[in-house]
Amino acid sequence: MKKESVGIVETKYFDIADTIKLESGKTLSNVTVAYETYGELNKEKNNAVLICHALSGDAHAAGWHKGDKKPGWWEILIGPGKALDSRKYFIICSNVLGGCKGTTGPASINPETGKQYGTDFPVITIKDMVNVQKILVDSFGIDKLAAVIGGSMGGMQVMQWLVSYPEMVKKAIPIATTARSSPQQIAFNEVGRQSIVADPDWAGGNYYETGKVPKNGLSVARMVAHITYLSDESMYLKFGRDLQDKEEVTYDLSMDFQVESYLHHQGASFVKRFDANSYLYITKAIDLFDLSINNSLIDGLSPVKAKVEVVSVDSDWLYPTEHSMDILTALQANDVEVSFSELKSSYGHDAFLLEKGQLNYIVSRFLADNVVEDLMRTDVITITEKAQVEEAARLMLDNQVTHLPVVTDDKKLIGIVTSWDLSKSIATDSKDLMDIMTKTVKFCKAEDTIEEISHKMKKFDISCLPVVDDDLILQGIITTDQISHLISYI
Ligand SMILES: CC(=O)SCCNC(=O)CCNC(=O)[C@H](O)C(C)(C)COP(=O)(O)OP(=O)(O)OC[C@H]1O[C@@H](n2cnc3c(N)ncnc32)[C@H](O)[C@@H]1OP(=O)(O)O
Ligand SMILES: N[C@@H](CCO)C(=O)O
Repeated sequence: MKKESVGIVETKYFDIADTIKLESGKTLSNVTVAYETYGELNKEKNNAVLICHALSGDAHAAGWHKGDKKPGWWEILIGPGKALDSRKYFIICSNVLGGCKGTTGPASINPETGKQYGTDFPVITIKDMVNVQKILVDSFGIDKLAAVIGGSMGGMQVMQWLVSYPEMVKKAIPIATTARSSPQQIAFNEVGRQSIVADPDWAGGNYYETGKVPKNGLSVARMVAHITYLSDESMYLKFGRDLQDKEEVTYDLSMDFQVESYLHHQGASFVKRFDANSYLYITKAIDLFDLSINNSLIDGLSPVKAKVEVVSVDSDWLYPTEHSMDILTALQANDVEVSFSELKSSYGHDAFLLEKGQLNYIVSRFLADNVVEDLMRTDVITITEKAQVEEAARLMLDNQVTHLPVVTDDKKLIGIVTSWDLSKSIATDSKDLMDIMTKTVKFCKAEDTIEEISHKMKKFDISCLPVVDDDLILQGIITTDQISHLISYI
């Protein structure tokens, strides 16, 4: 299938009427959220996917703004034929609270003073960012998101969604992230912040009035951070020890190596597109992020209800795989349906923005919903509760089945009898089916996903589930054999 773009898109703006209470106890009013959407929200409002961006991202995740040379930052994953298929999903991405790409942040006007906030902006947290996203999601009338996905700080928001609004998330994909920022991550952020505040042009955060911006400080902050987004191997592959614009080293303090030039370029481009104060506030939010309770991630993640796919990158040394493993094991301890994939990449942390093939494979496979209806058998051999054990045995033998749903005359499910129950009947010398059948029968619905019922079957150690409608009328039957057959084909 041809993979296409969502085409020309526009950023939209949503004004929040109510004052927002922040985690710190402070409040913010007149909050605006910049967001983009791709695809259509369906009638049931159950096809929405929320994308959460990383530190320097924005609402423009896919498609093209008129006149731009580059598409949105996750173009590789979003659009017709891609894992986040805009023909199937209604995709929402908003700029985070504290950002500088249209959502209220330190460069916005403080309604109390009529001037830009600067450092009067309150400290915000990942939880505050998610609370603002929730207001936006609510405004569409969406009760439950089909999925929430994001990398790095975007992954932190995904984790926060799982904890803050467990009933609102069906599936979640946190990528290259953590459930609590590590000392090393905090350390790199602090170097960046110190670089900004040490720049005289930062002017205590009130540079908006001076006409100057702390270019040097912000640029160095980005250079340091950018090193952490790459891997040693990717730097070797990109630059080796190659010289920049010279044949030989010149034995002076000027720039020699390509990697230096590259970092200068990354710093200089960043200054053109990002606000230094936003950088301070957002990195602070990242540092404060910790979902553990009394140092227990198991306790912290106990509210999680969604199905989760945790993704890491093997060459990411900023958010290494161990952090994803911590999330995985804590979710497993809480009996959450969770799986894990590791991207094989030399890119380092930024692989979540670049590894097109692996990401599309992992995300599309995880989001695919094979439902029971696609797989169930409808030619079910049943028996009524009035029958004798002997009749059940004969039916099983003749039809080579090991499970017989027990139904009333109008096909209402009232129990199940298995070949195991038949052996019991010999041991207990029972003749009536009623005496040996399981009356508290586990069942499923035609619209349940294969993932959901596989989990249920594993949990209760059963190999067959009758499929019923809302009135418990038998529709079909599904067995682990049918499921393993399906899996061998995908
Ligand atoms: C959710 C989010 O995270 S959104 C934010 C994502 N975007 C960013 O982080 C923007 C910063 N950029 C990046 O992080 C990376 O460029 C990525 C991850 C987006 C893309 O990575 P890659 O495709 O591998 O690009 P790469 O890292 O090689 O950078 C290419 C840039 O470096 C420049 N460059 C390469 N070599 C040199 C050099 N020797 N000297 C100067 N500049 C150089 C290229 O000209 C190019 O410039 P441009 O981006 O202005 O066109
Ligand atoms: N390149 C990403 C890395 C942070 O995760 C960004 O700038 O947002």
